[in-house]
Amino acid sequence: MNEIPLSMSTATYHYVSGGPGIDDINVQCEPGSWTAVMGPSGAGKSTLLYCASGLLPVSDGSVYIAGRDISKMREKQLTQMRRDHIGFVFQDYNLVEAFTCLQNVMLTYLFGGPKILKDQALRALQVMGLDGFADTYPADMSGGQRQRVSIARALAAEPDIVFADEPTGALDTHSSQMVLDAFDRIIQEGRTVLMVTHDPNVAARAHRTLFLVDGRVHSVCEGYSSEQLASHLANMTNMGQELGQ
Ligand SMILES: Nc1ncnc2c1ncn2[C@@H]1O[C@H](COP(=O)(O)OP(=O)(O)OP(=O)(O)O)[C@@H](O)[C@H]1O
Repeated sequence: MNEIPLSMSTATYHYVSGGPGIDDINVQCEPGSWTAVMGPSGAGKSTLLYCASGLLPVSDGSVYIAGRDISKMREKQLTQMRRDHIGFVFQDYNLVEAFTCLQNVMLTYLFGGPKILKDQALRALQVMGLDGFADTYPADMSGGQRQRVSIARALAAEPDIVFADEPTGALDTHSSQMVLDAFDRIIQEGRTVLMVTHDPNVAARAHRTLFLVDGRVHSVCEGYSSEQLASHLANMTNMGQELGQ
């Protein structure tokens, strides 16, 4: 893929009910890049991910995925574009309780995702350390295992760009490493990751970290250690508290 996988220009979204959302976001993600998004609670991190992936329409500005302006797309085109280019890891997993793990990974096309072959799905489960869980239902799994199923589902079709909202939020250190190693392989293959995280240790594995405050990009940090990221985040959070958020 030669196009820039993701480009957001003056992208803005305000919730109808008054939530601040995001304001004037200008971000480009190159092929083979890994970007983390951090910031205080309510800073707009998930909203940024939703707008970047077309799950929410920007009210102003534009979002290009693989060189195409998704803010101008109709729902059918948008669904096609998501199937062809995007994997999304949701914060709350979004697993279908009536489906087994294998079905959850394979049947994404029922919900606008790509069609995934059984072998692909089994491989993705194996990469997430879930061999032997193909026929297990989400209800019989721990939070961390469910999260790994949702990651397997997002990675199975080898999308050009993976959006991940707190992908390691429910995971122990070992499982987190598994996920971060999988992201490492993705970027080595020239694909792209944009990930929201609260964990400076996780963000330190990315190439750069965008810090959001009050819906806007406050700073972009490259080459920061986890300690430096933690200290930067603490400053943002104090700033938010001083502003009364
Ligand atoms: N569906 C919604 N309707 C109205 N306001 C919303 C909605 N979703 C989020 N918001 C508001 O928009 C702002 C940004 O929310 P968002 O979830 O993007 O922040 P966040 O940085 O991901 O927060 P957290 O770290 O707590 O998950 C917050 O003030 C939130 O209350």
